[in-house]
Amino acid sequence: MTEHVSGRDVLRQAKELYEPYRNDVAPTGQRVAIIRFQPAENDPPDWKIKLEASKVSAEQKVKSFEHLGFQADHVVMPPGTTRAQFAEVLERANQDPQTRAIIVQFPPPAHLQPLVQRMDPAKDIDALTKGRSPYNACATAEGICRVVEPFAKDDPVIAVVGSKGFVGQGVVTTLREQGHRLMELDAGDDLRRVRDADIVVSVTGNPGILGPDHLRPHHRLVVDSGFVPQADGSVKGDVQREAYDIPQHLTPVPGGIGPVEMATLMERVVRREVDPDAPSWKVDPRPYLTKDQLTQGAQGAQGAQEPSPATVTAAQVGEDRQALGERAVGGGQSVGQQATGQQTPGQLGAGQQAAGQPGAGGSQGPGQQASVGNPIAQAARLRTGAGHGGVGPGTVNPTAGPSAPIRAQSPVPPKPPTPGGPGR
Ligand SMILES: Nc1nc(=O)c2c([nH]1)NC[C@@H]1CN(c3ccc(C(=O)N[C@@H](CCC(=O)O)C(=O)O)cc3)C=[N+]21
Repeated sequence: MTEHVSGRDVLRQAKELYEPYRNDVAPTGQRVAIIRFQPAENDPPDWKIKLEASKVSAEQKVKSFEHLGFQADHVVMPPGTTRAQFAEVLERANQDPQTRAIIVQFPPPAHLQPLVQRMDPAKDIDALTKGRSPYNACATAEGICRVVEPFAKDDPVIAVVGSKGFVGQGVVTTLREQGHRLMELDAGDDLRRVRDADIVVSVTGNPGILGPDHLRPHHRLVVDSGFVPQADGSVKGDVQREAYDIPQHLTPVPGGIGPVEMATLMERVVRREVDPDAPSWKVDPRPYLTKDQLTQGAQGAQGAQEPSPATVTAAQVGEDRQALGERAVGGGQSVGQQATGQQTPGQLGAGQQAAGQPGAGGSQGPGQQASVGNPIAQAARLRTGAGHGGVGPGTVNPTAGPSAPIRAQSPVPPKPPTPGGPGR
């Protein structure tokens, strides 16, 4: 079973952790400014969609800061806002001593974008002023890296899809600082390369750019940071629904990284304004299997396992997954291409030849799975079978340290602790 890493649980945890600070904050009248832009009636649909995401997220931020006792100034700039008008709003927020933090929701209209750099860097809690904010990365990037961290104790390869984007850069910088091995992918790259990674972080905002062609059961964690509102009121992430059951863990959209970002912003503001030692929210991962362990499992080492009802269920899930893995879809989209199903043949050559073959790094193609029984079911059994007395999926535990990665045959050698902790 794919475990969903619940961002909602993270946010709930953060709200509990920081609730006590509200009594200190509220009487001070401190404020946070959240500035966003409204589209014009006749703006292109994709621009409107981006500003809709920006609106949803601004509203979440308002709620989060108000929960902490701050007054949230939600400033909505109408279509046709001039440079002078935007500059004035920023300047007022910069000058007001009660306004402790400022967030400009992205994307601003192109002609206003340079002005964002006029924000007082000391109030820049989302790292929008390049290199001058007190933070090295935006709150989304920090949140992502802190979700990744407990899954990355054994030096896994982490693919970052959309590595050159605003959030992607923050993720790359942070994970590199922590000494992780990275695979950076962006527009024009063959995204099937993610099959050779252990963890996949996708931050493109291209709905459905990753599908059954890219994701594999050995992926212990897939982080989906896409958030694209649809006309029917639903939301799409970077990962196709058809691939949701393939990896071992996944952050869903909605309910994943969005709420994690809110938890991160709350923590930043509380630490800055109230208590530098305020506790951190944490994710406590369920067990997972490494690529090697999956391969070993596939070679029949599980014969001794007692069948149990749970095993049967796991095997059935595994078979579903296998079927998904075998679906012949014309994937292999590169970042930057819209997920319309169109492809540029030149960008796909190598990837398409490799399709269905085990990757050089040991990733399993469907053919290999079929030839050795059902390793995915084995994997599911290993991860979820008897002996795992932990709490339910996606549970977060503020006090638990990093949990032992697995309880399979060969323990994962622990990675030396990285200094400084995640994301800061
Ligand atoms: N300077 C800046 N920083 C951002 O972080 C930023 C931005 N600009 N511009 C827009 C995008 C989009 N974004 C979201 C954050 C949270 C949710 C979120 O909380 N979503 C909930 C759903 C909330 C609902 O549906 O009401 C969820 O995923 O479960 C969504 C989208 C941040 N962005």
